[in-house]
Amino acid sequence: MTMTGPTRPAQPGSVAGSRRVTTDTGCVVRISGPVVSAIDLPHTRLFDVVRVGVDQLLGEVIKIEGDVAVMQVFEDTTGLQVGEPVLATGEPLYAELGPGLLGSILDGTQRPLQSLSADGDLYIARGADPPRLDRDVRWDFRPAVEVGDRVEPGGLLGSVPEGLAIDHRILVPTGITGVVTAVRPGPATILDPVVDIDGHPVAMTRRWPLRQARPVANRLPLTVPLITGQRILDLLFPVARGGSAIIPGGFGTGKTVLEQALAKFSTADIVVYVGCGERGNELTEVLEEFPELADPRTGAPLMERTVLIANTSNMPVAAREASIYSGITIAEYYRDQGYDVAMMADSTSRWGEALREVSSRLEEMPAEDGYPAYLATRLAGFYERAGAVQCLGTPERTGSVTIVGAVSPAGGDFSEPITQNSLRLAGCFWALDTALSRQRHFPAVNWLRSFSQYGLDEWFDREIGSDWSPLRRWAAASLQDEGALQEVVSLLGVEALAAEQRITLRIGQALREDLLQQSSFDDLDASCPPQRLLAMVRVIHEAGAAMSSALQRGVDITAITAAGVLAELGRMRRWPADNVDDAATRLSRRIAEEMSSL
Ligand SMILES: Nc1ncnc2c1ncn2[C@@H]1O[C@H](COP(=O)(O)OP(=O)(O)OP(=O)(O)O)[C@@H](O)[C@H]1O
Repeated sequence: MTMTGPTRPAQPGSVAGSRRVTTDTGCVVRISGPVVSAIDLPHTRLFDVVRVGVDQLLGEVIKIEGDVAVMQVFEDTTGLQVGEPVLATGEPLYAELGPGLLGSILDGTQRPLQSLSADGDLYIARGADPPRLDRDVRWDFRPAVEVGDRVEPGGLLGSVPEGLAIDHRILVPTGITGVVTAVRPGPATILDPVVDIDGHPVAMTRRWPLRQARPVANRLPLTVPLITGQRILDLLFPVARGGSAIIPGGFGTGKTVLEQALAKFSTADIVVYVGCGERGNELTEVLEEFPELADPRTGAPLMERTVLIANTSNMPVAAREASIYSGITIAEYYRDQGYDVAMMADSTSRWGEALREVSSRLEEMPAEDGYPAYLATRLAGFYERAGAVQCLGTPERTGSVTIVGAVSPAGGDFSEPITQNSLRLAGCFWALDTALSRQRHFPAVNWLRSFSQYGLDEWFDREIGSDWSPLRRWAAASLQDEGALQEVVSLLGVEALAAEQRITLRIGQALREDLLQQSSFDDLDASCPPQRLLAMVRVIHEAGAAMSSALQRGVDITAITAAGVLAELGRMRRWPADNVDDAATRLSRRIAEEMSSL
């Protein structure tokens, strides 16, 4: 076996980065909330993990100044005293990856959260260091290699069924190339060796440093959409598989509801949901609701394709900082197996606030709004881990990680640093609007301020219907025109408009109310497949054409816009799923007939 990494992995299947055993035991000299300083740690490097105090709280070195190591502690430091010991581990913060991740509920540093109290708080004992993955479960290993096969990093060794719908693929660890010398099919725990490569045992679990992106063969262009099931997003502002989107919105505008709708209904194979600094009760809703829901595509329980990372507002702030790296590392791990993964982060503002708090305790020079000067670099480091890729190794496969980050700017002010910096990085901007949410127009995505940079028309025209892109452009232009006309109406009244403009106004109303509005709490309408969406747009478009031709025949505009049949547009969302095209044809015909009878 040839090792291309710097040193041999110390544990079967472990990967990436050298492991040093240090015997350093330092001593706490200063405590400032989650930031602790210690001396006597001469061999410690930046980002090494430490265990702090007699309770062995988990921490990470974030600054070294002379002989003082400064660390952020991921647990509550209440009661910690100067003089307590600090144990250096000589390792960075790792994610433990392997079968058993799906369906799990983890804290920001990937510790499984066991209990959920009645008031919605999630607890884990201080200093607890439970195994990240269950060591007792036996998984049915099905080999994909035989003795004598030559294997390279990322190559498929075999798989285990994880839940009903996911085949968890076990890949050759990074840094290992060689010939298979033993294969052990059948039940195995994650630590049992399942394959030997050049005589060295390889188990199913892998370790990977959280803050380091996992390697890929190639990055691919983003040409396939992640269908969200939300009409406004799929039609007007689609996100690509492997792309990124941000959802900025003021208090109560619907960020969490939208993130959760995407987690439930988007066409991702795997969802990693990071609840970062949000209220405990919001996460409790997720924890209670997800296990009850079925995946709309496979029928299997939704939790079986979901990993939840919970770091609520009452949990230590530094763990919040780590939580999005835990999330993205797990997302990349499933991407490497050839899956399309969606990662939701709610909210990145709370993550930024954690950075700000730690930075201020480090007494760093504050930049804009008190955030550290490296805020933009950190955000970029996160969003850059989104992508569609050709995975390493054989057989050839592609995978993707799509990131959707909620942003909660104070007072809904989009000019603040987190929104502005995220805006530069994300390909989609789904701006939530306080005025729309006050009118109970949900999702409260503002169609005039939002955008998508992904060119996905070709895919929609090919896969859904060749009239998709012309109709999308027509709908966007109609909404824009209606917005401008609304301003005239608010000043001069509807009578000031020409008859043709009043048709534009009525069509704009249909687009807003009958198409873009979509309640997440309506079982029939919470998710809308693109075929139904296209049929709905077609009908509204044809209604506009029928109204214009009635006007040309000399029919009075008031009679046209007041035609009773137009109320039927509001019932399109209730069309039976198996009969959408027939329902659309019938409604278009009825509208045309009623318009010609005027
Ligand atoms: N798509 C939707 N369909 C129906 N109702 C919605 C939708 N989105 C939001 N709402 C309503 O708005 C309320 C607030 O939504 P949500 O909690 O997601 O807001 P938020 O932006 O995450 O709030 P916060 O700033 O407090 O985190 C919900 O409880 C719900 O009543």
